[in-house]
Amino acid sequence: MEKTSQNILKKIEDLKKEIKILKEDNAKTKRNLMWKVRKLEKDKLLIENEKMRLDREVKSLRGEIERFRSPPLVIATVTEVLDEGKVVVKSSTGPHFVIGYSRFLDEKSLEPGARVALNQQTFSIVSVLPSEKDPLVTGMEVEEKPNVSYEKIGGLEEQIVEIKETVELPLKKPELFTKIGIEPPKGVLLYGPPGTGKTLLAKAVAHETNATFIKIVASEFVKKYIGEGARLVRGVFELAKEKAPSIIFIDEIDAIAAKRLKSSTSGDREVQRTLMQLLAEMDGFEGRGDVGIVAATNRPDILDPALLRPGRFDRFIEVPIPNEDGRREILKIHTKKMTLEEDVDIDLISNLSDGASGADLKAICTEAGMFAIREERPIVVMNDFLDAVDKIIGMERDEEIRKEAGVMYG
Ligand SMILES: Nc1ncnc2c1ncn2[C@@H]1O[C@H](COP(=O)(O)OP(=O)(O)OP(=O)(O)O)[C@@H](O)[C@H]1O
Repeated sequence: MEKTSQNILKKIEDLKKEIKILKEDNAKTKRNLMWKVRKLEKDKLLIENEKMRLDREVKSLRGEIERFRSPPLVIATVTEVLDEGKVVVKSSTGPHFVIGYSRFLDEKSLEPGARVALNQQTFSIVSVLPSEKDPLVTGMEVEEKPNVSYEKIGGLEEQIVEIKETVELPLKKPELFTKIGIEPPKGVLLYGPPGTGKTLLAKAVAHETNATFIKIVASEFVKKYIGEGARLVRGVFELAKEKAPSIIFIDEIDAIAAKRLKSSTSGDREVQRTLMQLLAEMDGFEGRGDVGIVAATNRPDILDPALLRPGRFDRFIEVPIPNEDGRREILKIHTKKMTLEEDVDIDLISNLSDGASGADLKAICTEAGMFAIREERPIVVMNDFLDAVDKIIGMERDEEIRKEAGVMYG
């Protein structure tokens, strides 16, 4: 009898153990399933986002096809505005017409002198065109006192000291140079890989000196305005004097200032003329006073030595890829306004993002924020940053591989 009850008790014990194991297994499976569900939900969100992006692309491509299908329009100039929705225009092909215009057009913009586009068949006005500005205006970025202070630049303390001395001081205290009797540096060349803060440095000087920031991208300059380069360079310097104090920032200067090659095509000659004009402007320029010239390149090795002679770009400041401390500073700047979970470890992120430029680090912060938004979280967690580092650094790596492949096969 006693034995039977002992047996029963043992069985109960065994059953209890089995139930415990099953419960644990169950909890584990539940956790795994929950994790899988979360992952699937995340994938679903990503796919939905991708679908939205593709829908947008399809829409814009459809618009593009429509544009290609529509017949060309005739350009005309309004010469007189009549009553009842009619205007007199002189078409670019010669004759004058009295025509109507769509009621969707802004009547105020239809004043004498306005440039309009006419439908070729009905001759009605389809749209009012922007006024025919000097291409000079469209080729430049002009910003009165840009909103970038030195505090928004991370890891470039030495470069800031140098640029203060070489560009800021002559603008702020030209009398110092006159008193001592020396010429202040005329042009400063910032060199280093893309996205390391060269533009930021030039903008910060403009901010600090209340100057107008005039940026031109030399490569676009020669691409867009063939035959116009020299005239545009003159225009840039004129504008800079007009708007003084000002900083002229010439990005990608290597596009117009690469070492001269023997063979010369008409394109090369055009680039040459642009460079000659730039040199002439710099030579005839009173360095003292109110216009600072800063140029940037990531190919200092191919620059024409004529550009680097004293009195031209004779100060060089290297703007390198940030080291770990620099990366930490830059990350601090770009996460300053973000809502971060306590677990976000800036030291670890800077440690993991070896080789990243300032622009990459900014992209990592933005991407981390996007991960949080996609998951509808109001706060950014460490995992978001880890995913962002993977994505951005991964993209960089792919880009490098693509470039290498390009070099090998192209
Ligand atoms: N040192 C830095 N500190 C803070 N932000 C930086 C830094 N470097 C780059 N960034 C971020 O990256 C963006 C791009 O940098 P910037 O345009 O100054 O690079 P760049 O060196 O002029 O590049 P490029 O050679 O491609 O013109 C900046 O707007 C800024 O947000």
